[in-house]
Amino acid sequence: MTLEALVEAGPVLGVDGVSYAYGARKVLSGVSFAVRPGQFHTLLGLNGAGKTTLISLITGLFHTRTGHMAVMGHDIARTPIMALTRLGIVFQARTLDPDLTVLRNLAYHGALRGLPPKVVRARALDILERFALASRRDDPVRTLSGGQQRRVEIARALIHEPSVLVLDEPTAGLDPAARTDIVALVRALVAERGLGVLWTTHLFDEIVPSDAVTVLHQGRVLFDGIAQELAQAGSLGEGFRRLTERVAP
Ligand SMILES: Nc1ncnc2c1ncn2[C@@H]1O[C@H](COP(=O)(O)OP(=O)(O)OP(=O)(O)O)[C@@H](O)[C@H]1O
Repeated sequence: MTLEALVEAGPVLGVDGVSYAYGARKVLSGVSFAVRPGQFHTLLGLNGAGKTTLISLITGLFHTRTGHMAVMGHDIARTPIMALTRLGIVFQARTLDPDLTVLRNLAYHGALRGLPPKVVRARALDILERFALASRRDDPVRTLSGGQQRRVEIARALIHEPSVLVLDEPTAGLDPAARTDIVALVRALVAERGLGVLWTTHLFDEIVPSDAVTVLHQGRVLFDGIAQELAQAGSLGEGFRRLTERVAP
């Protein structure tokens, strides 16, 4: 499918009126936004805004009866397999096996996704080359730097060629150079492959003026648009503060 055809087909990820509570504690209220193909879409919010909870709902770890979520038009609650096969996920916590080699981590994940070993190997070698990790493919993951391990996790999330990639604070704990590398790598995938990306962060410098931004604050969407509209004449940080300081804690 061409990028033009994908754009016409609608969002790669749609979130519509989603609410969630831990027991009596409501943490998401009527959250809606859409991630388009070929779009770097940021979910911007402070600690505790509800970003990880929302990702747990999108990836099927948690369930809610309020609202709908769909990947490429497939409802996550009603047709989870159709939806989740088109979704790639990089969780906030590290989930690689540190004792297995880079290639084996990818192969294991490809097998879990039901892909033939030959296909997985070819794709893995291709992605590792692109991610400047080809020379480390036979090394145990624990010998890699934090930034390299993050790149392996992103490579792993792409092995089944998803239409949308969801990353939960992927640069947390990385040094500035590794952060810049990871952001650039994912932006290149968006530009070249038409991948839709949902990138959660609380860091304004990871966002460029043309990015789509959904501001999540205390479980509610306060802004859903383009970053430069949120910044207006000032910085993105100022725009964010103007928006959130109106809300009672
Ligand atoms: N298992 C849980 N039980 C009860 N409350 C929870 C649970 N997990 C998260 N919360 C609460 O839900 C709210 C949203 O948390 P969540 O982790 O989704 O936010 P976040 O935006 O991802 O924050 P962070 O950037 O710190 O990860 C917070 O007030 C948090 O304390």
